[in-house]
Amino acid sequence: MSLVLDHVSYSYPGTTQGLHDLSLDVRTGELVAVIGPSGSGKSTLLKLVSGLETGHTGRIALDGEDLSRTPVHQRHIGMVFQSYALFPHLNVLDNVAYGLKLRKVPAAERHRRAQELLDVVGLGDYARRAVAQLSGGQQQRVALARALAIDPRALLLDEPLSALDASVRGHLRDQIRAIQQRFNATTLLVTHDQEEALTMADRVAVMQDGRLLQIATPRDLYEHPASRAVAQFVGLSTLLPGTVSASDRVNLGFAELAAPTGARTPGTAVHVLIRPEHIEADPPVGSVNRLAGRTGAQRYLGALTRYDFEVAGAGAPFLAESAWPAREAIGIAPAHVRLLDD
Ligand SMILES: Nc1ncnc2c1ncn2[C@@H]1O[C@H](COP(=O)(O)OP(=O)(O)OP(=O)(O)O)[C@@H](O)[C@H]1O
Repeated sequence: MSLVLDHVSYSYPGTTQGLHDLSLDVRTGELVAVIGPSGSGKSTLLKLVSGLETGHTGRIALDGEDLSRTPVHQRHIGMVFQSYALFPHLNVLDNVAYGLKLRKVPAAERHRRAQELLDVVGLGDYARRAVAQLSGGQQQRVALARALAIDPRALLLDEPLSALDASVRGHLRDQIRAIQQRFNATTLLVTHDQEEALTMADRVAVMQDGRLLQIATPRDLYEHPASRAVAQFVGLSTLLPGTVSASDRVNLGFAELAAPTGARTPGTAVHVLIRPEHIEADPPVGSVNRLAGRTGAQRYLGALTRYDFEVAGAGAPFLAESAWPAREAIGIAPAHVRLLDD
């Protein structure tokens, strides 16, 4: 089942807030994570796909079928929210079987199916428990089993892990991803945790102000952000204004760096993006893109130290990561100096 949004716009009544001309496709079995600052429209996107919010322009279609006129319960979409939203008066098995009951599946059949899904999420022995007796992580697995029980055409996950402890989150992240792949479920995952997005998704969509800024594989997004906004939102970086001074040269005012300038002509205003792990500590004197200065604030992270490196005239420090902080200079290989057009 592929999910396609084609030029979808939506405004909350009496406001200009919502989604603006958003086009996005999620291929069969693909997991697309949606990230973006608070208020960028991530939840609105899910609400429109699920049918909880209606009245958009443009087209939302599942396997070619326009959903505009299909009410929520007929869309056949599985949903998992941040708050577990399980029914407290039903036991675990009946929670999972709930959607099947609504669809008039006979009791024996729906309980068999619910038990099967509880086995999949590793809670086969908890079928008769009350949901209040489960941990947060277990409740979220029940919610996932419930969403999958209806054999959904698509799966919508809205911050499914954000209420959980970091230790549970990491494990559940892997488990959800494995189950999603096993079911070949076409999935939209909304999260504000970029690590979650990068580790779980086939592709990541970055939103801002109700618009889609970029959609790309995690690696492409991190290594080739299309704009400054995306670069700032995904991962850590140093971003500096500069001007192309010659072919494969960029002038930062306080220094000139060798960098792939592509087809840009001299005089083009750009921003230079450098990721912390691409900054080398104390390269040999005379090496390309060597900048002398001093290390400022340091944060010890165990395997790595993240540190600020101050270069005279730079305005802001370079953010670097390496086993040891630089003593007197940093270096950046030209290929790791990325230019972003202003
Ligand atoms: N019911 C509503 N009525 C009016 N405006 C709304 C309503 N719900 C959301 N908005 C506005 O629409 C915009 C998008 O909100 P949305 O909840 O989709 O953002 P989000 O990216 O999910 O944010 P967060 O990460 O904080 O959950 C925001 O400006 C928000 O204030």
